[in-house]
Amino acid sequence: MECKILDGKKVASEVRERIAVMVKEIRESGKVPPGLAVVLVGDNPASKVYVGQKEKACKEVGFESFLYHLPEATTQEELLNLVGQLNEDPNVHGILVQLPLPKHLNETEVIEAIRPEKDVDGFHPMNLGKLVAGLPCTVPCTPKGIMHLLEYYGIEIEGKNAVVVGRSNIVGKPVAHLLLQKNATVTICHSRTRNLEDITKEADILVVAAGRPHFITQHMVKKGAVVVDVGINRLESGLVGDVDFDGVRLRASWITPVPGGVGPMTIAMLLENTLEMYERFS
Ligand SMILES: Nc1nc2c(c(=O)[nH]1)N[C@@H](CN(C=O)c1ccc(C(=O)N[C@@H](CCC(=O)O)C(=O)O)cc1)CN2
Repeated sequence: MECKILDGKKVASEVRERIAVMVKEIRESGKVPPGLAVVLVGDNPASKVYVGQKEKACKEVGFESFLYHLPEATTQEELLNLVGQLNEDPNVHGILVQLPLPKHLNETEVIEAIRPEKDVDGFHPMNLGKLVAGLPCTVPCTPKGIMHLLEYYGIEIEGKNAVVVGRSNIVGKPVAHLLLQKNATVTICHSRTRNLEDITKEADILVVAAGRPHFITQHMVKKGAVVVDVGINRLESGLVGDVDFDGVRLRASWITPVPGGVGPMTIAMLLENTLEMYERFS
């Protein structure tokens, strides 16, 4: 059986085109366009790449984008003051603080300071709580992008064994709940999981967000599985995922590439969330 590609680049570009059309209509009607504020603290090279991608994507679809690049030595108080200002700014419909923050800053406190109606990442406990409860909320971009990709390619979820490797608040936990809402039987694995391979081999849908290059190899995957690789690891040889793509594609029925899989969907869902918040709350 030939393994097919879940092409995030293609699907993301379709989402972006659709959003651009909607923003054009908003602008033509004379209304204030959707605005996204992105806060970057310090000079983490990967974060700079992602923030650059976000700015470019905003421009392409016609959003206003407000970039705040603060020095590494920014204090908690300074950062909270900025978030407070953005909360009050009527031209800002979504606020995003790029993660990870430098070690001296308290990430949880910063996320909690963002008004839930502007929490475009869906990381505020109010939004995460609503997600778990199955209530309308802002869904974190990467998990939302994964679900969008599965739906786009007609992957059946109901009744399937879904295994999520990784338990972060950004990806692992939310995607597990979204899969559960679609009636999958969900297992979350993490760094203390024993006999990981025995569990991953039972997965019809395997989502990997482990943060370890080529962590999932061919013998850990069930024949015919759908494999979603959330990892982005920068090695000297280039960008690789958490899944050994060349080996795993010999067993899987569908697989996301890295780059060009989940990453572009994250940016597309950020645009979608910004537009949704603009429509719901402005
Ligand atoms: N506030 C947030 N911080 C972080 C998030 C997030 O959703 N919100 N997620 C990740 C990083 N991230 C977005 O910020 C992100 C990661 C990867 C990509 C992407 O398009 N990757 C490309 C490769 C790009 C490259 O590195 O050269 C791909 O996979 O094709 C976009 C966004 C952590 N922080």
